[in-house]
Amino acid sequence: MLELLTCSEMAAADGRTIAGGTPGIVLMERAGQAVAERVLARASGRLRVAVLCGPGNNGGDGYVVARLLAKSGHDVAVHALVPPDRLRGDAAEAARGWAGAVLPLEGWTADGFDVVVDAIFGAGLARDIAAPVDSVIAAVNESRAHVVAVDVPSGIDGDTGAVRGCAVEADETVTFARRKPGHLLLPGRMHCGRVHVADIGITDATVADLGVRTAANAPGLWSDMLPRPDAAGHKYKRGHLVVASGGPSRTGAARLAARAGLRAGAGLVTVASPPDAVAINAAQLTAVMVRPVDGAEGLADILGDARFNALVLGPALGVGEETRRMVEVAAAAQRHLVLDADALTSFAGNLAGLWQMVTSAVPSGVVLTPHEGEFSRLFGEAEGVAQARSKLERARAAAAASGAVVVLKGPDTVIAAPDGRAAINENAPPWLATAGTGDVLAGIIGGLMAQEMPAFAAACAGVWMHGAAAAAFGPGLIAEDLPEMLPRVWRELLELLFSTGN
Ligand SMILES: NC(=O)C1=CN([C@@H]2O[C@H](COP(=O)(O)OP(=O)(O)OC[C@H]3O[C@@H](n4cnc5c(N)ncnc54)[C@H](O)[C@@H]3O)[C@@H](O)[C@H]2O)[C@H](O)CC1
Ligand SMILES: [K+]
Repeated sequence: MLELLTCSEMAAADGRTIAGGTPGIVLMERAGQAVAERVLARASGRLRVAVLCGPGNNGGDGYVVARLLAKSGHDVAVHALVPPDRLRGDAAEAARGWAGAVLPLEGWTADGFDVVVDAIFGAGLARDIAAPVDSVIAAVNESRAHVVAVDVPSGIDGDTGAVRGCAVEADETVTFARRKPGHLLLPGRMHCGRVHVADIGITDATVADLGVRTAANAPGLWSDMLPRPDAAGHKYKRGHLVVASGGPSRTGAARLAARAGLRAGAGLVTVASPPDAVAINAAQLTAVMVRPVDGAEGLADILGDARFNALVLGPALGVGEETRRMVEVAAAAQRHLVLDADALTSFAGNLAGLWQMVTSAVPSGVVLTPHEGEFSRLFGEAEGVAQARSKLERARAAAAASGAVVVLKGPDTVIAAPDGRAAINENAPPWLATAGTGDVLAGIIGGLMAQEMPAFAAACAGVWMHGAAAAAFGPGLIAEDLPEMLPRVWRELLELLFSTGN
């Protein structure tokens, strides 16, 4: 159930189900039933319900809801953007099932309604909301009624999560078969309230046949690829992560990443430190080792030892030629590579140069972990990125353009692989946005890759563990708290693994 369906994929799933013998009106009936059940679940006593219907099938769902709630004895008013005789197909049939009056949507006010069912626009939203719908949406949002959105809150683009002019702020959203990217991407996620996914008869096989490449990021997506602590295993079997440190005044970032890598399960972790920062690093590290490594030259020397199988380059490393050369050395050595912060900015405007590195490293896997600013500096001109309609598509285009796994960070981090797979993360609490947490994420991903977890899976798992660690700690979190929460996240994951037996 982790797959996410775009509006067009949903329509295709609809079409195949209908072609398979389930009439569209049955799908609409089931959709309306699912929404009505949500309203009834919270009903105590007779409710005054306003059902706001649009001109398409979203509105059609609304007419089914109105009929079912009226049949259950509630006081239902239907307000429609177009008169029922302007409806077509299944929506027209659903409207015929509504015996009550149909009042105009224009001029609707929320006075006295307990519940508003938003059935104005769903997957067919095609342009910005205009009058008179905009003032109706304002009235819904100002009301004290409990708002239940059908499929997608009206005004939210189901594929991108964008607000098209204005949008309903729902308390609950009932969608069908699978969630859409717009239910997870911001700001759409903030408009949905609690999202319920109703089964309306679209089978898993139908969804699988669509070849869907987008998913919600959750353990079910990658838990079978998580490194397992095995009794016979010894630390050398769990890889050796190298994290390059910045100079004497900028060593903390590397230590955050290094500690995170160790807590993520890497057998050994070494901070490759400029000679003049070794003392500082050594004074602050215990289980993490420190080695004097002088720039790209020094890195090439230590990478002669194949046991160093994964690297994190970038946190406070410094922007410029030396960092670019360190990336080049690590890529040529074909080690698992996480490029963050300064390693990304060092390639700003030189995507071709980065592509060179990545393709020479690609068998071992490269993960880039930009935040929005680093992303636009690196990928602003990349093919397909400027035209992308959503954060999901921007990350996908960047992964294709760079040949690397791209983690486009934010409250709705998107992880995209060069082969088109993508996942949207939704467990990051707002307090995760604090200095140094990006260094920790790079370390977690590096630590998982040191244990030979494939790049895309390691990036998804790392992002999820990072959010879970922050959620477990709570507000007031600072970056150094994060690695210390990972053992608890591991316990949670291992319990999940053993409970689901995979
Ligand atoms: N399997 C399923 O998911 C099912 C989904 N159902 C519902 O069908 C809608 C999609 O219906 P559709 O007719 O394609 O589009 P909408 O009802 O969302 O839009 C109606 C119509 O509105 C016009 N329009 C678009 N944008 C605007 C605008 N800004 N202002 C004015 N008018 C606009 C445009 O012509 C659209 O066609 C889906 O969300 C589900 O709720 C099925 O009922 C059950 C199965
Ligand atoms: K809606």
